[in-house]
Amino acid sequence: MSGFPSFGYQNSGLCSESVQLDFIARKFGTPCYVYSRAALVAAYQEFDAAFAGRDHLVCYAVKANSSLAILNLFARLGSGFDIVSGGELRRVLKAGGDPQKIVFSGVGKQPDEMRAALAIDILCFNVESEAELQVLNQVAGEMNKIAPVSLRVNPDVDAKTHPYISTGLKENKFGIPFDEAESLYASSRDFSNVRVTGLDCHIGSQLTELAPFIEACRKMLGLLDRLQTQGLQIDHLDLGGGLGIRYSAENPPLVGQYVDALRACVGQRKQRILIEPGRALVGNAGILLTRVEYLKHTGDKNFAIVDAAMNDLMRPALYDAYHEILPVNVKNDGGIKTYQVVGPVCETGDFLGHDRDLALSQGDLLAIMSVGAYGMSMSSNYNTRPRAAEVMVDGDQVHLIRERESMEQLMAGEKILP
Ligand SMILES: Cc1ncc(COP(=O)(O)O)c(C=O)c1O
Ligand SMILES: N[C@@H](CCCC[NH3+])C(=O)O
Repeated sequence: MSGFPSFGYQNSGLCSESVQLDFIARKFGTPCYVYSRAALVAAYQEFDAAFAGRDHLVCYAVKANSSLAILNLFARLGSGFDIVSGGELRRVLKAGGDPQKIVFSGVGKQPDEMRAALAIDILCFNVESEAELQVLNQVAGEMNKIAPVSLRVNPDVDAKTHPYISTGLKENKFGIPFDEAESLYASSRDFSNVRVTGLDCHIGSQLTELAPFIEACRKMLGLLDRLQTQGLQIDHLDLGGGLGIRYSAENPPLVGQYVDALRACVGQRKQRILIEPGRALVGNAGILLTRVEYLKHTGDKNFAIVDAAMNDLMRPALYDAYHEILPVNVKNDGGIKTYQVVGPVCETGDFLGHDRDLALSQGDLLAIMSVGAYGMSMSSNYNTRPRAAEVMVDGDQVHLIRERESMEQLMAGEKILP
């Protein structure tokens, strides 16, 4: 169970820390996201400790899971935050995040979002185009502010991950082309309301090898050295997020190996190192608890129709992503069949797992593993399905951190014409 810290069987019942998932399902209903506080804390502390003795800031990528309780937990541990919208900014502030530890990424920042971030003096804007730099300069000027800026450079490195989540190739929409970065840094001096403070890249997500990180880092350091020769003062180097996790058989680098490799690559340079991990902090700290509604046999297929669906967890439908599916209560009386585990949504692509060997009866509980990242944060109301409840386990305690959405909330704001 090493891929799932803080989830394991006790007396044939799957637990989060010391709480039986069966108990959580009875108390809070299904589908329900369950997070382990201990796993979240351990993951953050592993990153932080690996940087010991080196000026650094871990900026949690809020998009991975933006639940307030999780943001608050990381804020209390001293984390910074990588945000991509005014909405994420509001969440981080509400959760008690420190504005001076916020970096603002994203290709399409709007003037209102820039204003909100400038008003609270965030650490840095990761600017992704010349056009954005111009707008930021203008907005900051109107507010009599100087915007701290990093240019997000696209180093043209193959992250060797799913094409939908690869961001550091020159054909991707992200960042400033590597060979244009120097001249844009030089011309940033002509913008009176921005001040260059850093250099940034992010090459993709769910990377399972170190080599692309190192290749990107080396390219960024070459650029950093050239910029310094030209007299630009660069205070920090933001190397983005992207460290992968184990979903099944992957063997991603350990956090310590990843951080050591970055530290070795950056060497004695004085710049503060920033990183923006999302998945590696929360991915294996969460599971989705779901109940089997019906078993159905058609042709040569066995279907287990469960009460969670693609609207709750989009990753299988969107990327054909694999998530382990475990029985909450293990049965030893045989009856194992190969199931297609599917949701109730009216799409053939609404599946949570293909060809899973399980012994199932109607009403059984299943745990979909490794869904702490890009699970709840990518959920939707498709088929007018209320979003799942979320709970956090802390030792032998369970806390509801988000109520199941109500029908009233779901339709709030809608109008029927007279
Ligand atoms: C700019 C930026 N930073 C950080 C992340 C976090 O990535 P991950 O969850 O793979 O660590 C992402 C998402 O890929 C991103 O787009
Ligand atoms: N949503 C993706 C990750 C995207 C990262 C965003 N830059 C996933 O579920 O794997």
